[in-house]
Amino acid sequence: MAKRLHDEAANMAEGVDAERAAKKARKEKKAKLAANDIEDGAKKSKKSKSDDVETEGLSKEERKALKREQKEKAKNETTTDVDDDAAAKAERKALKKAEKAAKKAAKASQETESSENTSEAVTPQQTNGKTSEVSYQQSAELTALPQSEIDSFVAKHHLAVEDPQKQNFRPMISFKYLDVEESQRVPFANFTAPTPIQAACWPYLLSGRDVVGVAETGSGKTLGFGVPCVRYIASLGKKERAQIKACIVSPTRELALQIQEQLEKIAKPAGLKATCVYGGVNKDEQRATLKGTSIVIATPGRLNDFVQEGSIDLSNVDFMVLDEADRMLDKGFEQEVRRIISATKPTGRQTLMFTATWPPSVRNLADTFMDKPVKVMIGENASGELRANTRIVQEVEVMDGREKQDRLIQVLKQYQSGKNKSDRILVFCLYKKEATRIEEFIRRRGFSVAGIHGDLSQQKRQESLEAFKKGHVPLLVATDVAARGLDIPAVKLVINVTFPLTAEDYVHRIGRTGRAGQDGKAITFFTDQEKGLAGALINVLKGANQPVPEELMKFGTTVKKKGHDAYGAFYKDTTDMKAATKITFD
Ligand SMILES: Nc1ncnc2c1ncn2[C@@H]1O[C@H](COP(=O)(O)OP(=O)(O)OP(=O)(O)O)[C@@H](O)[C@H]1O
Repeated sequence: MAKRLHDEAANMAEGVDAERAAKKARKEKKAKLAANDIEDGAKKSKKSKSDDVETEGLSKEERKALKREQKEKAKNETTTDVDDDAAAKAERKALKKAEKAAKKAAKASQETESSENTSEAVTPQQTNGKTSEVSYQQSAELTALPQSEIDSFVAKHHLAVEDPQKQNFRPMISFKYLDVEESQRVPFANFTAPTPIQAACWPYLLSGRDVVGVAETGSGKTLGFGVPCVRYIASLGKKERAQIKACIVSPTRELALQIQEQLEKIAKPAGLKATCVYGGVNKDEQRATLKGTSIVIATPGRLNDFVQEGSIDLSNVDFMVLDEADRMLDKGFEQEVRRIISATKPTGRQTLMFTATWPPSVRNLADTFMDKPVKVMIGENASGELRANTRIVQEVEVMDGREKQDRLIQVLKQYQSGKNKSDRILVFCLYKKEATRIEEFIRRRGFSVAGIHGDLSQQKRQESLEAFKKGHVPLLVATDVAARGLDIPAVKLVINVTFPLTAEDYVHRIGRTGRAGQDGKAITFFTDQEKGLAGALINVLKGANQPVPEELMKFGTTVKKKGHDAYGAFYKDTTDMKAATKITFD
């Protein structure tokens, strides 16, 4: 304890010293800049005197007085500018110094405290034994904000944090509280503030904690895990950075490529290589891209192939992300994911799971891969009820299956006419053959259309997606390979020709519109073939304040919850659950 007090006193003294030094520097800089600018100002005043003021005919005394007056004026003008500029600069410098001192002080006190087993703040080294020098210290400026400001952010965005360690970090409500290299801020240039999920997760992720992050579709989850990932690896030594330190797993190839594209924007300037590994393309070529990579983004099958043949070594991975986590833990992927995770470090690994839908059936399984995870939920569903993005207008049309095609053409004509001719529309089908048929049908009716599904070659899939993204083809017919994660900002409308197999997939499909704070629309054809899912759909509609058609209610309101072999299933009726309020996306 005595040591702790001594250290605290020393650290405080260090803080005071830093402030003094900053003050001195501020004074000196101000004086220097002022002097320079006075000189410039005097020169300017001389010039302006000869240019603007007529001095002929004045007495010697009058000329002297004028000269004095002008010199004084010039001095005042220039010092005001310099004062502002220099003061701002010096203030920034002092703030940085004070923050540095505070950080140092906190780190020292943390070390002392942890040796006494009373630590409150946790660093990655302490939680996970990771080798990074990075630790998270809430910025002094963020700490100084009034509690009311934090409370109103939490209330406005319906932010719920469940932390067994009760670290109580404040959400990073502005980018200025994020301590990363300037080069890692590139993607923020067009954003005003971190999204709620970013604001809430970053402090925990930067401090090395395992996190489950649940937030609506299109709410910036990729950078939510991407920024801490890159910041962590960038902090490592050269030798370590040449190993695979981070592994991000995604359910589809296109999503894996998209994540790579997003991460490269921050990884490349930090000198880090992010490589994408996915099926359907030549293995040799892909293998060749792995050299020197520190971040692997992958689909599970190809990743396991490479791990098994020894081309990829995951034993150094200490940053493991499951994007679309509920899908990755679903029966289809569970075994593959188990193999991947068991090839990473058994201890000292930071595990992250991000998704927009978090069904109870996967929650227990998720916990088995994580160590005291912090659960961050954004939206008015702290319990993790299935919720759609509330900015999407959802319309459900109950019909006979034979009416679908005609109705589809009507809708397309309505939404792709006049000034909306090139609006992008995504049409979802359930089966690959159905997607092929619908694509051909639409084309025959004169629309420009592309397709994406599992029967097409990877090259064709990528071509279709690119053409749609760039707007060369305004219509894309897809199966659920395009349901999750794909970020195509200009999708105006999603049409579900056939309802998906689960209500979660429905939420993800319609989430391809209304992204990053935009509005969106979804039209869903519903037939009695899918009546088993009516209850779940009704809940999603109600939860997002959307109208529920009478004909849909007729199918009944029983909800069959998804089950998991090991973790069970249960049934529940639709509730008159509280409708969601709109989440603001600054
Ligand atoms: N702070 C921010 N402010 C504004 N836009 C942002 C911000 N962060 C990310 N975005 C943008 O929001 C869009 C959606 O982000 P992202 O694809 O990460 O969403 P997501 O939450 O992963 O969605 P999904 O659940 O569908 O996978 C992207 O275009 C991204 O560039």
